[in-house]
Amino acid sequence: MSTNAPTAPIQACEQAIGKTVHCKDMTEVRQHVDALDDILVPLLVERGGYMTQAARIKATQAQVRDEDRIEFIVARVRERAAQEGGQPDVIEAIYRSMMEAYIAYEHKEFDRLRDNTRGEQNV
Ligand SMILES: O=C(O)C(=O)C[C@]1(C(=O)O)C=C[C@@H](O)C=C1
Repeated sequence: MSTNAPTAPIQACEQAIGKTVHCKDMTEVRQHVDALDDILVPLLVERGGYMTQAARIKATQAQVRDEDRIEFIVARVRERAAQEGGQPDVIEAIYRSMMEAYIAYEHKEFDRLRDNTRGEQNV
């Protein structure tokens, strides 16, 4: 390693909270929020695709909700939020709400994938 290599400050710069820019008005705030939503929504759609995969792989509707996995994810994303300089409680609330929506979707996908009467494409 070079003797001039920077060390500690890099970690702080890479935190997500450090990427938030100072805004002069609400128009600017909302432009940034819209731009981030354009990144978030495709990722959420992609995540939703794995609910379809899970619905195909799981054997029963009772397996759709998995409390141990939910608590594992919550603990993990709380830790990630803290690492990024965010608010673990906010991220936990978002994730719990999001996972409830995905669980409802996974239940629907479970039924859809086993309903051969509609002629829809399965996955
Ligand atoms: O990991 C699973 O078993 C999933 O079906 C995915 C997922 C999630 O949203 O991440 C959804 C439902 C389960 O309760 C747990 C987690």
